[in-house]
Amino acid sequence: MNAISLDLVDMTKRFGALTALDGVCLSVRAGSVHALLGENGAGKSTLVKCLVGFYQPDEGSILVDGRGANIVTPKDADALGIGMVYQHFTLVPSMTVAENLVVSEARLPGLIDWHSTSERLQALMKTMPFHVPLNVRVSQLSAGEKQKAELIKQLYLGRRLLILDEPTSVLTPDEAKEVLGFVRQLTGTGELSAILITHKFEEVTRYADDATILRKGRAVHTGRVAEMTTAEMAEAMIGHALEKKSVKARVPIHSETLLSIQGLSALGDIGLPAVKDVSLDVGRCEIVGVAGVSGNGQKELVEALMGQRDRSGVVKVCGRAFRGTRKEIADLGVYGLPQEPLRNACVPRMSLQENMALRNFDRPPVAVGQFISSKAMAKQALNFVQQFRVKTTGLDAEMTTLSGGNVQRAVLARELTNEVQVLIASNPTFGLDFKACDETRERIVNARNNGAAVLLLSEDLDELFDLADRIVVISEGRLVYEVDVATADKQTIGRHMAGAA
Ligand SMILES: Nc1ncnc2c1ncn2[C@@H]1O[C@H](COP(=O)(O)OP(=O)(O)OP(=O)(O)O)[C@@H](O)[C@H]1O
Repeated sequence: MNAISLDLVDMTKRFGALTALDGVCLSVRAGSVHALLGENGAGKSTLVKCLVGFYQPDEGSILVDGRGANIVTPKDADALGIGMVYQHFTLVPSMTVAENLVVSEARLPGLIDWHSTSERLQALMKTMPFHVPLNVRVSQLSAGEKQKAELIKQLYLGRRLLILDEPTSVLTPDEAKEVLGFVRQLTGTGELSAILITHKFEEVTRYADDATILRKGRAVHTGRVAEMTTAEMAEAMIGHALEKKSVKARVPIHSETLLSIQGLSALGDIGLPAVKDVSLDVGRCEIVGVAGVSGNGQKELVEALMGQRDRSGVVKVCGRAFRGTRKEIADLGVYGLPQEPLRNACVPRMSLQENMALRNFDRPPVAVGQFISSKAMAKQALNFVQQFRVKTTGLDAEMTTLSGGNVQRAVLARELTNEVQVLIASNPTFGLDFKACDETRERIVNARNNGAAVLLLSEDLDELFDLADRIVVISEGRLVYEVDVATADKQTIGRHMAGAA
């Protein structure tokens, strides 16, 4: 068996006064998929970063196949056959898949024999259940292909235990099935062991053998997935019984158009058309969902709308031209929840409270004359932190030290607390735990009910069906289909998403 077993014994990791991992024990059986669950900030990333030599635990030990292992740097993890597939891509975009695979090797020969390397890679590809073109630049691959290439890279490197950190967040449901199904197949044949970090219970029940649930840095529950219900998992995550969800009634859609987009076009990063003649109106108290496979112009559409990308066409908010200047955003009440909020909505090296003031640092009460009132800024941040349950070591904590889900909450707090006329949300629940997902969805519906026009871009069709009043499909930069949610069906939308209708 190539797969290895792994035991973490009493692992503790502190960041200053915060104990991110508190005496965690975890056993991954050789040839199994072990799910790691926990609320945002529970310690999942910290745990796996200790495993791949990115962090050094303060206490505890790691056993590989029953023997003590000293993982001090990522190279040590590499030598033991431990690798990781991240939520976001790590391949070099300007190189081909084949080049990426070859340069990922720890030891490269002085001269690469491309003929024999290419044969070796072709042979490896034949063992894969899916196809990824080896000689195409990574930048030209779809999100699904990129994630498959990441997985192939790890297998090429001969991994014996693979950590998958929310690997399906950017994949369509079918791609997610392909990727996780393949991992399951490899563990089943004893080729690989896997640790799967996910917020999706369905992935746990479908693909994992065992699960460990972390809460506030402690392993509070562990066992066979077959012997747990999803309600038990959820309750272990939050530490108390689940409350019954009540579905908010929707106020009727208003005939007044708040967001009007006419003939919007924009180029992508490599200078080719990415948004093509998009026209769409969103009314007051309406959520229009934009469905699409990632990489079909969604990112460029949002950037063009918010004035962050050159564009042609006309965008109006409340009947007034909107180019995305700071003044227009404030005057017209346009807010955004972008994807990858740490990168796209924050200044990572600034503190949490400063990031929370990015919208209003130049207006009272945060601004007092020419100056920023640190007291008012702290008061605002404290209010946001309490209301949106942002977990942080303090208001002064650098944004980069917050867990992914808590960055998301912080941005939500900043963007959704003011009077919103137009909300542009891009995969707003990406990376959030189930409770935070529910809260975020409720806040979006509340913004709608309070009079906002919401443009919701999501790769999660279930989310669109739950929230949207109307769905449009974007494919290759064009809106190719539109349907009222009441009469929509997922197969038809899926066909349009795939460009096959
Ligand atoms: N480098 C760091 N410095 C200070 N605190 C940190 C650092 N990295 C993580 N933390 C803190 O440790 C705690 C655990 O964070 P971690 O990223 O492990 O959570 P997580 O379970 O992966 O969350 P998510 O689901 O949101 O990704 C959080 O409170 C986080 O703010």
